[in-house]
Amino acid sequence: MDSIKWVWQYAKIYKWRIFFALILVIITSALAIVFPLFGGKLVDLVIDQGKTNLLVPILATMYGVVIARIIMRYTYQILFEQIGQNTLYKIREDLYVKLQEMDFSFFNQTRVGDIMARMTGDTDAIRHFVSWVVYTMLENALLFISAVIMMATIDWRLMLALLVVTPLIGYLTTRMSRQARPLFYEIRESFSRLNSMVEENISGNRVVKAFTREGFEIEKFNQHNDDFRQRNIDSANVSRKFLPILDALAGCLAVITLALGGYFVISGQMTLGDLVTFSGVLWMLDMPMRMSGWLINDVQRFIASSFKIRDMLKAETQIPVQSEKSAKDLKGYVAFEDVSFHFPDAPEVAALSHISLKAAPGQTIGILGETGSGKSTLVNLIARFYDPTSGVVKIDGVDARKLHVRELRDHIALVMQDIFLFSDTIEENIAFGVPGADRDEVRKMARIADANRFIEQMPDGYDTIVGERGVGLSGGQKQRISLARALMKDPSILILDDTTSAVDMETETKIQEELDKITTNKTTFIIAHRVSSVKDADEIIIMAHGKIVERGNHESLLAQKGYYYEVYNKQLGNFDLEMGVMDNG
Ligand SMILES: Nc1ncnc2c1ncn2[C@@H]1O[C@H](COP(=O)(O)OP(=O)(O)OP(=O)(O)O)[C@@H](O)[C@H]1O
Repeated sequence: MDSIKWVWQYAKIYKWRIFFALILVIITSALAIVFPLFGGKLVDLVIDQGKTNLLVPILATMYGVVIARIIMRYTYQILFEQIGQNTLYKIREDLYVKLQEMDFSFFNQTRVGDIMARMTGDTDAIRHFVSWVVYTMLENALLFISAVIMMATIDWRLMLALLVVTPLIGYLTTRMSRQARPLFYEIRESFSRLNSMVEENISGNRVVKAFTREGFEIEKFNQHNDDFRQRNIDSANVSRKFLPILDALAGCLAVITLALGGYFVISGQMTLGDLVTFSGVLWMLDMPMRMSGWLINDVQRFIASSFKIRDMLKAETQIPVQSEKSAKDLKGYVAFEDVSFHFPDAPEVAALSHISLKAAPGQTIGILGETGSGKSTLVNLIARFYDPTSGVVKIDGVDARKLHVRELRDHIALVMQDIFLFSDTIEENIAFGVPGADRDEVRKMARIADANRFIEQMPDGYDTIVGERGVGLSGGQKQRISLARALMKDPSILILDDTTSAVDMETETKIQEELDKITTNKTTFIIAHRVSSVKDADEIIIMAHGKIVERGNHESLLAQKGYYYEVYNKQLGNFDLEMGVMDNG
């Protein structure tokens, strides 16, 4: 019932259309008895009693009713399809809007395949219910009732004889659908697994090729494909097992009608026309019984899908969009006050532990540390991709949790480690955060990110379409485009997470010089593995196991002779070596 109430929220704006369509269903179903009834009259009045003048009116009525039923059926089918499609459209839109609201934790814990299944298969089960199941249920119920009423008025004994068989048909169909029901769910799950596998294979096609694991992947696919086929065959076998019995029972209805009805006709208890009418309405008993099981399945599927969709629509983001304070004007002061953070799916480990840190506009904070030490997690807290488990992150002196998250993010540009480019032109990718951006501005930012040279060398320049996720570009090129995309926002807080790791040192120095010019009023965080990327920062922090283990500027850190000093010396050695090789070359 909850599911019906929920879907009604979407469908109720079409209530008059639904009402009209339902009236048409009632009339069309009721008119179904006209054909067999008039068929009977034709036999009795025209053929038996020779009233040939009635032949044309009877035939005309029968044919007229057939045409009227076709038109009305067509009309309500179209109406229900429209209502179903519009409902589907709105549900899909709500799901998509919800997806945009959800936070990193949700996406960390939810499989893409599962989200896609909800957006496609489950929403379609809702459409199917609204645009087909609803009227088919009503149609069948009315057909059955009209047939029973009509039979009862002609001969209740024959009707009762037939009604002895019909529950058996209903029982068998229900059993069949009950056996088939779990199989439907299994088919759906199997299909979802098959889809996820294909999706992963396509995304990871380079890894597959590099490791020459095509054979393994094909075998894995074949297993999923086999599983899907087998489950479909199992489902078809269930129907196949029951269909002969159901056909035999339908035949039984015909035999009872002819045998008992024939006897009544011969003994003068019934007219031949009435027998013809009886035969003509048999399908109205048989079909609803047969449909009942499948309709029950469809309703179950609708309920299951509606639960899944409602679950997602009800999912609470831990980072709500609306907050107490506006963050429209943000200067960019950042302060971490004794911040600790545990990922929801790994609550026993502290990804960040007692972090305290301050940064003001114009300052640059360099963050260094081994992989997995918590560098990315730390900057993710600034943009509120996660909120601290304890302690406070303050932006412009205000607890970030109180700030309107989208307004806050409008002032932050984050170049992530895992770069994502849309399959669109380079121009559109760079201007992504600033819709309708000026072309010159795009070029200026590309120049600062040292991306202009390679972009201009491309056949279509800024209009070059990059493949999905930026396929067709080198790692360093992607990094520079995503840096230009971040700079376009002219943010108060700029966060560069390993942004220049894939570019050569010369290019990096060039980018740094340009960045220095435009970050004078910005708070900049630079995560890096190279000392050269952070050595000019106002403060450099070294992270290990979620903690800040060293901090200071370049000189003071060297004087501490700790991790920074070691890394510096190692990298300096490499640098000297590189230079030596170049000199010799
Ligand atoms: N979604 C997550 N759920 C649970 N643990 C996570 C999640 N993301 C990261 N971690 C863990 O948190 C720790 C810090 O990760 P983080 O990405 O911040 O490291 P990092 O210092 O940026 O590493 P790198 O230099 O390799 O990018 C790691 O131990 C990592 O395994």
